[in-house]
Amino acid sequence: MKQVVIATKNKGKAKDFEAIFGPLGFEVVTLFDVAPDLDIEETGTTFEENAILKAETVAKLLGKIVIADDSGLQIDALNGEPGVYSARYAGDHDDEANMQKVLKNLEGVKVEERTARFYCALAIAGPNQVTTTVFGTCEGVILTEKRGTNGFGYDPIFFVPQLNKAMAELTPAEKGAISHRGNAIRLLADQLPTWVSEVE
Ligand SMILES: O=c1[nH]c(=O)c2ncn([C@@H]3O[C@H](COP(=O)(O)OP(=O)(O)OP(=O)(O)O)[C@@H](O)[C@H]3O)c2[nH]1
Ligand SMILES: [Mg+2]
Repeated sequence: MKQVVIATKNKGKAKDFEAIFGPLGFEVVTLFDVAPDLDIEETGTTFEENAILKAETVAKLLGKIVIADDSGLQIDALNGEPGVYSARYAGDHDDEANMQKVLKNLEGVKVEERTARFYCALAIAGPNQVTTTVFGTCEGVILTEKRGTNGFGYDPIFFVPQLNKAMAELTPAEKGAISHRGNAIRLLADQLPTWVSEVE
């Protein structure tokens, strides 16, 4: 099976990638498999910058084609926060603290003003390739309390109107069909066979 390296240490993201790349015939490999001690400081100010930084760092290190994902939640009533700082909004990768901070900051905000979107930038980089980026979004509404136990991050407080469910109430396949990450991966997947064959 062809492998695709994802420069991530987020197990929730890795599952999202597996749900989409698996059926396309690719095995997903993460930093836990190829560079467990590597910590990349995300110094970019945009999702795109951070995705490129992560993909190019790992592509250079491994001499392989690598995909990186930088993503987050943009809440309109909070001027786009937590944005690129989504993973470390209240505590570093503390999903519960991050959600509680969002809920607190939105206290008293009416449902029609709780609009938000997930944004995902994917970068694909290789030792001899020009790095390419693609983007995906998913529109939703921030709930007043958590619903569902699937997914990761802010999924329990992100309501998806088109499915009338919270993101955390969706199966991995259902999430992949409508999510920011799924939408971006599908754009990338169109190009992936060419990229993969270049290194084989
Ligand atoms: O509910 C969610 N469902 C999603 O589908 C989703 N996608 C992103 N996020 C949030 O945005 C951060 C990304 O930050 P991020 O791109 O730096 O990733 P990360 O630090 O978690 O892992 P890595 O890939 O950098 O190793 C994550 O931690 C989450 O808080 C999501 N939340
Ligand atoms: Mg990160």
